[in-house]
Amino acid sequence: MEDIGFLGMGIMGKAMAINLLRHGFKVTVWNRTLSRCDELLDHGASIGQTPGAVLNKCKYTIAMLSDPAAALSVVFDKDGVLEQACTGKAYIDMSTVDADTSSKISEAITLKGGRFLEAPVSGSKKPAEDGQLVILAAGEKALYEEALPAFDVIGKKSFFLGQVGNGARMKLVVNMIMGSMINAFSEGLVLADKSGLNPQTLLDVLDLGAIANPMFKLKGPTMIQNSYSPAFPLKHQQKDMRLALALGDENAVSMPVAAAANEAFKKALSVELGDLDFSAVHEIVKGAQHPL
Ligand SMILES: NC(=O)C1=CN([C@@H]2O[C@H](COP(=O)(O)OP(=O)(O)OC[C@H]3O[C@@H](n4cnc5c(N)ncnc54)[C@H](OP(=O)(O)O)[C@@H]3O)[C@@H](O)[C@H]2O)C=CC1
Ligand SMILES: O=CCCC(=O)O
Repeated sequence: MEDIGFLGMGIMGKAMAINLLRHGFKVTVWNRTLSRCDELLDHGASIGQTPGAVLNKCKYTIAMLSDPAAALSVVFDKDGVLEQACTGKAYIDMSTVDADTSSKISEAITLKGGRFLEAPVSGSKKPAEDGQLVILAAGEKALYEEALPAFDVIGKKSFFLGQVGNGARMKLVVNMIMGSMINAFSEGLVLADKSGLNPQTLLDVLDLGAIANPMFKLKGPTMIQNSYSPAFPLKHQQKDMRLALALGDENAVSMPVAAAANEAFKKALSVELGDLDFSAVHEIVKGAQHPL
């Protein structure tokens, strides 16, 4: 698996593609805004002009795209992946989407003789840069095994979860928990502050106890400083809450905590905080009325 196509040079895709290049893979990249590929040239990448052209060139193509609409568009639109899907071509979608989207893509590609794996990831910008993601794969088992040399570069651990849809579902459950946690954390920071406590001391106390976790440790100091440089854009976290709540509807699971968290993310989107880090939901919890 030396020659890999990579579609989507956003925060995650760029870091993952650079990592593959650093480890000796030959990578052909494409991005909707093609100029964003230029930086990858310095790392030794080639550029493909369309998703179809990348698939045509490479036996294995990975995608890391924003949402279900983007994932579907890259496959089904003109000059897209599906036009070149055929026997011997493998497509690995690592975007966070819902199970229905993933299944639609899988069915279309396999109907043309192509191979498909979904492989969304846990972990954000820094783990992507450091090759420390957690990969949640599902679909063709043999393709998963062939992809392991690349997954071992991109991530610290890979799971194979069975049939297409299970990777998407696992990822949405994880991000639903994360979205609820960041809201509870934000409320705690506000409560500490308003009740006369030092929020930094709260961070120190949390870090020593049973609910210590990397997310509080990473996001706490920047939230206290109202600083939200995007690692995981808030608009994607809201997309994941929306998709997780739909999964809850499908399975008759009541999720009032996640629903309340989703409302805060929706409010954040409505005041144009969507391109900031998802921890910017703190501005909503604090009752801020205006964008930063
Ligand atoms: N950031 C994070 O911490 C993590 C993100 N994820 C998931 O990974 C995926 C990518 O996230 P991230 O890199 O942060 O997102 P970004 O917003 O940084 O990048 C999104 C990418 O999708 C492309 N895109 C958007 N719409 C379309 C479209 N209609 N057609 C083709 N391409 C499109 C963008 O292209 P263009 O440059 O032209 O806009 C860009 O390459 C998302 O599904 C996200 O939920 C998963 C784990 C962590
Ligand atoms: O989907 C984004 C996940 C971000 C993270 O796991 O830190």
